[in-house]
Amino acid sequence: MASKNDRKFVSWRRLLKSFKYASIGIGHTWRNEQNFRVHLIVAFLVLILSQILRVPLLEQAVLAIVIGGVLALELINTALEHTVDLIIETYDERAKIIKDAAAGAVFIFSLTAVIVGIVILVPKMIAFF
Ligand SMILES: Nc1ncnc2c1ncn2[C@@H]1O[C@H](COP(=O)(O)OP(=O)(O)OP(=O)(O)O)[C@@H](O)[C@H]1O
Repeated sequence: MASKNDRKFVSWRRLLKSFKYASIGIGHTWRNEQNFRVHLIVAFLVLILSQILRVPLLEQAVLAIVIGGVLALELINTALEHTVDLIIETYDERAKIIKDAAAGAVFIFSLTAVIVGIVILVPKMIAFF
């Protein structure tokens, strides 16, 4: 097997493989994590609403950043949950702290995303109706 140093600087095959594995991870999380499904559906609706309300591009970019942040954090949270479950199957206070802290990170960023969404969308919804 070639060492990492012998590898090509950019390999399209490796790049495609990494996209494939990332999409498998996203698909697994979609099938198994209800919160991820809820976040993704809400994100989709927010992006449609921002088109209907003709939200300026820069504000759409801000929405996209917070939405992407929530989804990425949800994936990291899932990875951490599985890592903990792989290491320990019994009840452990440290496992609880790790899982609860990771869930807390998702919660804080989700709350931030909701506030950003309200600040950007609500005035435009009021003006629209
Ligand atoms: N091994 C453990 N030891 C101690 N507490 C745990 C352990 N596993 C889970 N917990 C507690 O249970 C909570 C839920 O953990 P779980 O792994 O079921 O994650 P979840 O995402 O909230 O649930 P789900 O996977 O059903 O969506 C954790 O936040 C933690 O407080």
